[in-house]
Amino acid sequence: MYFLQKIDLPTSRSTQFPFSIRSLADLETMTFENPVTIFVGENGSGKSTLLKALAIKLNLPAIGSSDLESDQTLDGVKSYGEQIKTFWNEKAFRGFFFRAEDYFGFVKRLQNMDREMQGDIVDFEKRLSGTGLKLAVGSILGQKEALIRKYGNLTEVSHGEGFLKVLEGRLQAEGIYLIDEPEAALSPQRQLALFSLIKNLAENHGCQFIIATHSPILMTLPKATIFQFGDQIQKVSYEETEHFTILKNFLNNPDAFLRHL
Ligand SMILES: Nc1ncnc2c1ncn2[C@@H]1O[C@H](COP(=O)(O)OP(=O)(O)OP(=O)(O)O)[C@@H](O)[C@H]1O
Repeated sequence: MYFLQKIDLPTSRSTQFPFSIRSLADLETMTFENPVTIFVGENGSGKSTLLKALAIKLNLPAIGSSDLESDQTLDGVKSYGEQIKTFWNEKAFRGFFFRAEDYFGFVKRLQNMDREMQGDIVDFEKRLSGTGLKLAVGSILGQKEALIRKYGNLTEVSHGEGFLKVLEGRLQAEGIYLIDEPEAALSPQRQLALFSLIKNLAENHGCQFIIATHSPILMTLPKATIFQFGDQIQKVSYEETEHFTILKNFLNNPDAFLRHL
């Protein structure tokens, strides 16, 4: 099962952002034919802008230090996003929007939650005693334990280790997930681990993913629809993406490239 089938996008004669982006200026509609959709393209070609606009329209929770409503980095795309029209096969009730740069905000958010829970324990110890105290403290310790079980201790792992742990902890069946450049923190081996996680959730657990990426590994996700952002947005195979051809040709003969750089 996949949920979001099609979006109609706002059009305008304006040349102001986001209509200043060539790939979005004439984009009227986009159809999602597979559980996995990949956005690829040169830096600045509009991938993140469309993903952000969609996250606003779908009102997805953001994984990071702030929610979408209070995230000032989304201000420029808010009105564009709100005007998107969505067409659902079946409406998804679960999902999130996650950008590579949101990871540290999420760790901070967990640390704040932990501090608050610690504060609650101190408060309970002042005000309660006996069974009441035991129950209240037990409930807080249970919540702390659940977070540790889900994510481990994110202050004691590397960026890439923690990033994958957060995704493993948060991705659930039958959700729609918008993810921006997840490879930024990940080694090729962990990109393969993420590949396998996404493949399993898309094929067996009814999830839909829309992912902006520069990772040739993630572009090869089976049956993914790849939209290449350029002057227009074109549907391509992974072998046709610049990322794939440049990397392949470079690795086949680095010396030939180095002579021209
Ligand atoms: N709030 C904004 N106001 C004006 N221009 C913006 C704003 N946000 C992004 N842009 C511009 O829009 C263009 C597309 O940016 P976007 O972040 O969507 O690119 P991208 O394809 O995701 O690039 P990358 O691969 O580097 O992440 C860029 O030229 C950028 O400078």
